[in-house]
Amino acid sequence: MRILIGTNNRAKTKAVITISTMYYPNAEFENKDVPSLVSNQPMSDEETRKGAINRAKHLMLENVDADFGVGLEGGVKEIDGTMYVCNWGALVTKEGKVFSATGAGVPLPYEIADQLKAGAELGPVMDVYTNKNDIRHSEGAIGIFTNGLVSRSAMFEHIMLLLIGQYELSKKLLD
Ligand SMILES: O=P(O)(O)OP(=O)(O)OP(=O)(O)OC[C@H]1O[C@@H](n2cnc3c(O)ncnc32)[C@H](O)[C@@H]1O
Ligand SMILES: [Mg+2]
Repeated sequence: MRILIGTNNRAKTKAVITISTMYYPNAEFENKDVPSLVSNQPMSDEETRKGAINRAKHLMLENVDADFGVGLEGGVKEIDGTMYVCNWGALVTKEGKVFSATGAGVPLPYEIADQLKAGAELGPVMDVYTNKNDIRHSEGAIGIFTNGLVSRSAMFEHIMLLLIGQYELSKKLLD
């Protein structure tokens, strides 16, 4: 099993490797920095989902000797005046099948939402807010606003389960 990962982000990579090796113990992984073709800070479910799918598709365009490619994308969306982080994942197989899944979201404080609406990116805004570096590679905003209960990688692990589950079901249905 050979799996491509469409990012160099450590929280995302950890999630892909942790869940994939549970099901495919001998899996080999390769990270590739692929374009999401959406804004650096996606502002809706639609845009965030598209970023995840674009990343995964791009991986499989360039490399056909992998079983599948995974794209994970973080964004935000506003519902009834509250801004939530939103998260999406996509798995594209070597045959070109596309699976997608959405993950957990939590509300962001208004002071952070206002900065994003003014054009800032969540990653750097969170670093200033927490006075830490590169939060997006570790606990992420979701970890900070859940008091450490759900880290960014744990959230993406759940998305990976949703993706691999759909992928395995599709293989079973073909048998
Ligand atoms: O290298 P890539 O894969 O692009 O990883 P990223 O951390 O930039 O992640 P995304 O592009 O998927 O996320 C879009 C933006 O939102 C930020 N972001 C999303 N979720 C976050 C989180 O939980 N904590 C901190 N920043 C987050 C992220 O840093 C970007 O500025
Ligand atoms: Mg990014």
